[in-house]
Amino acid sequence: DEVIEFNEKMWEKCGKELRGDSGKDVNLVCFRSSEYLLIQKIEILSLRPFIIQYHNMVHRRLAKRAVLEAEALQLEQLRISGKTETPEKSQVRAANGTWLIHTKRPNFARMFWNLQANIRALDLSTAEPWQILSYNSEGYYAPHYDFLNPETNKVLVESRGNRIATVLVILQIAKKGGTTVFPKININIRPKIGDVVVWLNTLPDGESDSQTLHAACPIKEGTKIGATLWVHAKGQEFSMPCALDDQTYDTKHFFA
Ligand SMILES: O=C(O)CCC(=O)C(=O)O
Ligand SMILES: [Fe+2]
Repeated sequence: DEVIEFNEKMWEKCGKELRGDSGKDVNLVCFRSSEYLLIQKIEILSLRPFIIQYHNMVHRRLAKRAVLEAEALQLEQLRISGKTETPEKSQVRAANGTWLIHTKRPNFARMFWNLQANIRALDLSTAEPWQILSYNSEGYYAPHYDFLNPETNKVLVESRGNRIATVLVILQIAKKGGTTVFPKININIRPKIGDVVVWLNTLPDGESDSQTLHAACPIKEGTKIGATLWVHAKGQEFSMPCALDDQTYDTKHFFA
């Protein structure tokens, strides 16, 4: 959750629609889920780092119910920085948020189990609690990496491994702004309600992937609400083995 290299230039890509590899050398992939007989549209946005967007994975109605549940929780103002004095100028994050145990509330629990049933590549029980974030007008999440610094998070990283993957569920979208941008690899995603974006933060050797720098772009109008699961490395060895080249993961279980 480290923030680095913050500069205004990084926001320049927020206004654009940038789609990474998708539409170039990688095509949209569709498959029919055998469990629910739903057409699931899956979009690979980047191969290295691996970024995948599951369209409409969470039913709209469930997303709306989860929003109500989130609003009933006390969302404290999250400004984890301490780097600047005024909230307006926080270099890190101007959003309200809270942690929530995976299955503590019925709709978040339902969402958790749906995600687990659909994303076989990850054992979501290894994730930290839900991190619910609500961004009002002018809110944002400055460019950062999700992987932890092993020096400052020794106990967590040694026992559970680093944050190998991020699972971001979009529960509500801003009217304007609020895209998720990866400035180093020219990807700017404007997901819809119920979309789930997943990416891998670390390389197979456990090293952090510096290309995964990302941010929530400033909200121009409306409120964006997302819920994140930061999935830890220990427990993913069999569902997501390293590929034979040892440089990438075998990601087939993200599709079936
Ligand atoms: O809300 C977003 O678009 C990004 C959230 C994020 O970076 C995170 O939860 O780690
Ligand atoms: Fe993040």
